[in-house]
Amino acid sequence: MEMKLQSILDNPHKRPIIIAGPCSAETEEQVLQTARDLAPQNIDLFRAGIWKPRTRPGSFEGVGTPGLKWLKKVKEETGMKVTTEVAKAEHVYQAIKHNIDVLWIGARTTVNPFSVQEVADAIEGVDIPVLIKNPINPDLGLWVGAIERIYKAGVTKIGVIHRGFSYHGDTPFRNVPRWQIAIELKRRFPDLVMICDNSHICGRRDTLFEVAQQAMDLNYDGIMTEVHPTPDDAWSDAKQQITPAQFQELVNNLVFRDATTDDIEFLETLDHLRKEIDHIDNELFNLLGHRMELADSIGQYKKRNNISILQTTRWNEILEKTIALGQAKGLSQEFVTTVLRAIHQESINHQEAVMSAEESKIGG
Ligand SMILES: C=C(O[C@@H]1C=C(C(=O)O)C=C[C@H]1O)C(=O)O
Repeated sequence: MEMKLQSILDNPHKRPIIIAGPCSAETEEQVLQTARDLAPQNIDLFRAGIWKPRTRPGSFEGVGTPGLKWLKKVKEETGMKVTTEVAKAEHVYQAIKHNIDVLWIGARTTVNPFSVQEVADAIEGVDIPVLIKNPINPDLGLWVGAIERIYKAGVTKIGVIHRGFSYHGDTPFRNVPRWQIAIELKRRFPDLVMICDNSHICGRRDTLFEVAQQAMDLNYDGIMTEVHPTPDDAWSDAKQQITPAQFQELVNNLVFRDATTDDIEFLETLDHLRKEIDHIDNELFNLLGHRMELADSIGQYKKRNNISILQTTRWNEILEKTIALGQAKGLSQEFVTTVLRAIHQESINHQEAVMSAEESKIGG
């Protein structure tokens, strides 16, 4: 679907876009205190969750509609624009009624097309900017689908928030970033404003800067970070929230990079290095093609001798020696195994094709 998108801010050239505020609005005092501390930091949008989707019942589920009045006060007192999460039609009506400037759709809503459609229908006819978080599962289609549903409701000021993806297993992240999914979205929709929610990716304070910097290095348009006057006392997501002073330090230390430049010397050097990369890619794939020809021959030979394709001893041997080789070349074990697994699978597919081709010949 072709989309003509506009900037979510009045100043389309403003980068980075800084969104900060508490995970949840808890009390009027807490909201106003955070806002007063953040206002001098020139942030673009003040965030606070009013309705909180929680994993299990019994946790704090947000103060609800009364909290919208506090956000209105934030606007009146500080002049900052405000944003909150909406998940249902009623949330949209209330948020618009209370002059919320920007809406965001949360990860647990993006996964459900029924909910996204309900929100889209409620927004229809109102030109309010909408930020769409990635779905909790790594499904780019759902993310794109949510963007399209909101766009079809007539909203042109759309941005996305990358907050990472659920993962069952050991990881230093609360939600693993899987940067490639966001990069693919950006490739398909280059005009889409992309914000990194480092708080939900990290789930802890000590890595917030690192992830925010990585997003800047990947040319994201901005960050969304949870800020609380006394993070340890927060009613939700206490572990990942930081104080306004810590947030200021984080932003001050971030290095913002330009998407590109017209500096001739830079472009020439880049072009030269890229030619070398092109050459290497060429060689790599020529070699891989040749490797698959050998796999085809092995497949034929195995077929004639009725030997199975998978040979775990050999596969293990390749893994071990290549991981060691990779290590010596500064390549991470994760990278080497990912590449090797893909090569191994392609080799198996080639041998499968060889074997089934021979089989059909016999059958015919
Ligand atoms: C090519 C073979 O078949 C499979 C593919 C391998 C590979 O591509 O390196 C290794 C072991 C087998 O699981 C083989 O047995 O050598």
